[in-house]
Amino acid sequence: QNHLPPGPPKLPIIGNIHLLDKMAPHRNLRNLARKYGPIMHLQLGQVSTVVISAPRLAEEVMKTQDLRFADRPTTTTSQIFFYKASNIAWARYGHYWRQMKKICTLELLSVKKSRSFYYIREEELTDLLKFLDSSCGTPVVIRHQIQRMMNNVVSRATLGDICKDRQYILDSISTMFQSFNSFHMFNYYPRLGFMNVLTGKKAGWLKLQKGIDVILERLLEEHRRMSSSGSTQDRNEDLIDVLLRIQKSGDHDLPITDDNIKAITLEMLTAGTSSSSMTTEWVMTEMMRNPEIRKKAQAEVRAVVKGNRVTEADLQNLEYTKLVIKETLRLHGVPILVPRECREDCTVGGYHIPAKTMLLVNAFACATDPDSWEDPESFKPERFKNSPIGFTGSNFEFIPFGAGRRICPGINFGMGAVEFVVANLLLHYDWKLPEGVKPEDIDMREITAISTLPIAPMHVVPLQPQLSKST
Ligand code: HEM
Repeated sequence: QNHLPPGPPKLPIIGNIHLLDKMAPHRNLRNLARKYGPIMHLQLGQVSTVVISAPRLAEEVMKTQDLRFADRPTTTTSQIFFYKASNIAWARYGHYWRQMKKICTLELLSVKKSRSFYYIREEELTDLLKFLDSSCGTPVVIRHQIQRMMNNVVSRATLGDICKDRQYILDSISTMFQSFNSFHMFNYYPRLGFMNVLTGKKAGWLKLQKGIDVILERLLEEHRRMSSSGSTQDRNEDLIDVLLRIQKSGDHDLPITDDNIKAITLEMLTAGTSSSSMTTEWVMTEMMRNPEIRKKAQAEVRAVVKGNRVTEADLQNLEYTKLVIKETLRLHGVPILVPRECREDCTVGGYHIPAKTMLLVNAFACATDPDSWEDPESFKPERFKNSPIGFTGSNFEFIPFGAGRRICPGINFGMGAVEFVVANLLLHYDWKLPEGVKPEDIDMREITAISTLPIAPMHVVPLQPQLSKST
């Protein structure tokens, strides 16, 4: 066969853009796939796009033909914010991407390195517990506390403890995130770049980027100064120290520029924080909606942890709690993987895919595929008990970190942080919903910005365990 996959009828100029739901595109793409098939063609403005919605086809594009789909498309936002897409997630497939991914995997994200940052988690946890202790008995918006903790853990590992402008960068990143929705209209009109200018969007992005750049520039200078004065020895090496050390050594085939270092630094602060905090928030949301599951996980944590702090060794023994996190990732993980681009003409599922076609893998559709999962819409952590299905990209019905060459390099770091926060929240407090709110009242609708979040931040009441027993 030599034709494109089937898809909905296209309108002039916009093609199928009008069919994308901004709040939950993964759900409406899943609905479209039920009508047009697990491999479907959409025309998004000028961008010819193929959407994959079934595990066997996900395996074909991310394993069998992974190399052909290992590229990323060029987007306006990644060009502006990530120094001409020189971060890992948006870099084009090739030598530079491979080199930087390897450096970050070894120097920041390996199991050994993640462990060396354990002290940061401990310190940030102390702050979180202080806040929750003082709020016991009153409703709190747990989202803000989780975000704050994850932001601080990742930003301290990346920027070091010395950064005075950390909050400014984190706030700018949160504004920047709103531009990252891969369904942003202007990303689909590469040849209509002037639209960004006309609407003032581009000017806003450039201004924001300039503000971030000034601070990153200053951070590089501070790190260089400290390293030349020898004061780096008194503190733990952060990612900027590492990248500057590698830049100076000239050991790598491709020279690393200051812009490259800034792009990678910014990437760690974005990719590293949001998915971990969103996952943690969803775990808490599902546990508030399913009190029996929460009680079971809580009983496990309290039986395993002997002191009043969760240790690394404890985390290994939290079998049930890990099942709860896995099930959360199945239903609330990154729903549509970072877009890929086809590097050459090829055939998938019997259909012709021309070079430069954009590829979207609907991981949510795979994770709720009725042929792969029993009762796919229900939250049942037990389904993973004694199951060989893991999240490292070999089981295509469950790909919360992607798969193949473009798989997430932050699995250890991210999962370690999520498990640590969840276990501590269960250890230190009992939880209830505010007066009059029932578990079934929790609003499970989503908003999507790469990952998803509950549309309205949930309010929960932390309680000291002994007090809640007597009430
Ligand atoms: C629970 C936490 C996390 C989740 C659910 C998650 C999920 C993902 C997903 C789905 C992708 C896209 C993979 C693909 O396109 O096939 C990705 C890519 C990526 N993630 Fe994560 N991630 C998490 C934590 C982290 C952390 C902590 C870091 C770094 C500090 C990180 C850095 C990256 C990078 C650099 C990429 C791009 C990889 C590439 O294009 O080669 N992630 N992540």
